[in-house]
Amino acid sequence: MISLRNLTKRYGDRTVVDGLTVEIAPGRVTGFLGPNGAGKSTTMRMVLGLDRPSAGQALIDGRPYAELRHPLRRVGALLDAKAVHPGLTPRNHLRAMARSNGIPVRRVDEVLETVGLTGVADRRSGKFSLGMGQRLGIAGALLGDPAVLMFDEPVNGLDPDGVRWIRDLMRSLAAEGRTVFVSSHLMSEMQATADQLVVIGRGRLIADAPVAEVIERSSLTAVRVRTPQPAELERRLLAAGMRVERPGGEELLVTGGTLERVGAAAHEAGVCLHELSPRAASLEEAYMELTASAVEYAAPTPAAAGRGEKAGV
Ligand SMILES: Nc1ncnc2c1ncn2[C@@H]1O[C@H](COP(=O)(O)OP(=O)(O)OP(=O)(O)O)[C@@H](O)[C@H]1O
Repeated sequence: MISLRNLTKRYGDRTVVDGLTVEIAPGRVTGFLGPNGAGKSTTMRMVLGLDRPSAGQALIDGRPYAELRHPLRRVGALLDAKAVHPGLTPRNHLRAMARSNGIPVRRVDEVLETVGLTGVADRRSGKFSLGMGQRLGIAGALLGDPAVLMFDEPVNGLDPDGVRWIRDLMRSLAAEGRTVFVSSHLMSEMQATADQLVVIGRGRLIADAPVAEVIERSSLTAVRVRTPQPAELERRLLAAGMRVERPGGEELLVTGGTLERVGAAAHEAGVCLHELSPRAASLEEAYMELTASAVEYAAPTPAAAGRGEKAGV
């Protein structure tokens, strides 16, 4: 469990993490999202004791990192995959980590196997590809068999095989009951991997909710209905407090109601339906909507125009 309590970081007069209070629970993958510069890395660094909070606390199982006796056995992290000395082989790098943290050296072979680096265990890591470097970083995070794992942009620059491998790994770590906290800018990937989302913008908490709820709450999530009596149904839906768009022909797009409510309204109105189906927003659409006002360096019109078109769908 990771607990952030009023966590705050200021650099000079800039507040880059602003009163974050969140519990990141075990047994699920929690995605950590936010526009560039939102404060994600700074937050993770404070959890790991690499940056000092200006106020508030970041706790691992109720304690600050600095108070953990064998930190690598409590929390594993991948923050910067290039943090390994290029002259070291994976085996030597991991052995040194194990020795300084009271971790049995046999774990080195186990984690090398888990991340698929056994075949290159004695090669110098300086020549490793980005994907191999990420795997080595993850091996280090897993070395102490910790209950809490944090990954900052783990799929950055990976090929589809690598992306899928990381997704499966996160899911299986969470299924083992561990706390998995992972930042990413790849929304489709987060939609496939995360159970819970913590979204921040300009250092502040914007959302802390299950992925399904974030999507459901989006105004772009709608119920699509087709009926030969669109005007009758529209009247009934509006009277029930739902919002209705009429793209044309038999079709209605309804927001502010569930499939069940729309079906019941059609039944009450005695209207025949040719289709009643969910139209879910993508996580990317829901995320863009959530963070629209928190984007620090927003691109001008094209993105905004894109959102406008989608809102009409
Ligand atoms: N040592 C520092 N001194 C001053 N400002 C800093 C320092 N470290 C980070 N910042 C600022 O804090 C803000 C948050 O940065 P951070 O790297 O935590 O954001 P992020 O959400 O991880 O962004 P990205 O998605 O681009 O990685 C940024 O505006 C950054 O410039």
